[in-house]
Amino acid sequence: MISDRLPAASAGSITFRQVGVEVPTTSPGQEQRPGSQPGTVRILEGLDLELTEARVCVIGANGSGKSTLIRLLNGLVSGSTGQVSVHGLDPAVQTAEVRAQTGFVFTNPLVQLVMPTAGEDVELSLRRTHARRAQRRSAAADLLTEFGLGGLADRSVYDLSGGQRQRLALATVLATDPVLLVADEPTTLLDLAWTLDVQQLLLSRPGIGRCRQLVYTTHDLEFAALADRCLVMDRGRVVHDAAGPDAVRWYRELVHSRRTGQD
Ligand SMILES: Nc1ncnc2c1ncn2[C@@H]1O[C@H](COP(=O)(O)OP(=O)(O)OP(=O)(O)O)[C@@H](O)[C@H]1O
Repeated sequence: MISDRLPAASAGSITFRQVGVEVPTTSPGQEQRPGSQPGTVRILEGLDLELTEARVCVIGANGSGKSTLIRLLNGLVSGSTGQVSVHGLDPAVQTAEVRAQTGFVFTNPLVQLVMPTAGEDVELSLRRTHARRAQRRSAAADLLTEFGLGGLADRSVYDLSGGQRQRLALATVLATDPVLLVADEPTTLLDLAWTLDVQQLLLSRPGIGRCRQLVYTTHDLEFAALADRCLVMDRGRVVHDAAGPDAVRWYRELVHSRRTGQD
C-alpha cells in the first residue's frame, strides 16, 4: 500500500515554506500586486504553514486564492517560489505518487466525471481496491445508494441534476480511499439535507480507511466553523489562522468592516 511507504515522521503533515505563485499576466488591465515580476501577476504569496490537523478549512472572498492554494496539494498548480510537502512528498516533483494518495473533489463535478455513466465512473475509481469486475459492480451499487443515487447507475452524467453530479463526484473520489481528501467547495450545489449529510460525511472522514486529513474550501461559514483549523485568505495571503469558530468570527468582522468603510 502507498501509505506504507510514507515517512512516519511526516505522516499527516502538510507544509508550505515561503510559497508564492505567479502566473503570466493575461490582460493589460490585470491587477499588478506589489513585488510581482513584469508580465506576471502574483496570486499567492508568503505561505508559511504546517498543517497537522485532521480537518482544515480555507475561507475568503472570491479570487482570494483558496482554490490555487489547495491545487498546490496535488500538483495542479506549482509554486513559483518555496516548497510544498504533502505527507512527505513534493507534489511538484512526485506528482504521480501524491495523486495516487490524494482525492481531489472539484467545484465543477463535470471536470472529474469521465465515464459515460454514473455507475462506470464509480467502478473506475474502485479499480485500486477491488480487483474483480463483479466486486466493483456490487461496491459501486452500494456507494451510489449511500449517496442517494441508487437506480441511476446507467444514467449519463449529463442527465443528472447539479446536486446529483456533485454527490457522484464525491462518491467517485471516496471510492479511491485517499490518504488526503481535498475538496473545493464540495457542497455548493446541494440542497439543505444533502449539505448537512455531506458535511457530516466529510468531517468524519479522517480516520476512516487510509484517510488522515481533509482540506476543504467553502463559502458556507457554518461548515467552515466545524474545522479544527481554518485559514482566512485575502488577496493571495493567509491573513488569519485559527480554530474554525474564531476564524469565521474574524472573517465576518473583516467583511463587515470593509462594507462599512472602516478598513
Ligand atoms: N492560471 C491563472 N492565470 C491567471 N490568473 C489566475 C490563474 N489562476 C487563478 N488566477 C487568479 O488568481 C486569483 C485567485 O483565484 P482562485 O481561484 O484561487 O480564487 P478563489 O479564492 O478560489 O475564488 P472563488 O471563491 O471565486 O472560487 C483570481 O484573481 C484568479 O482570477
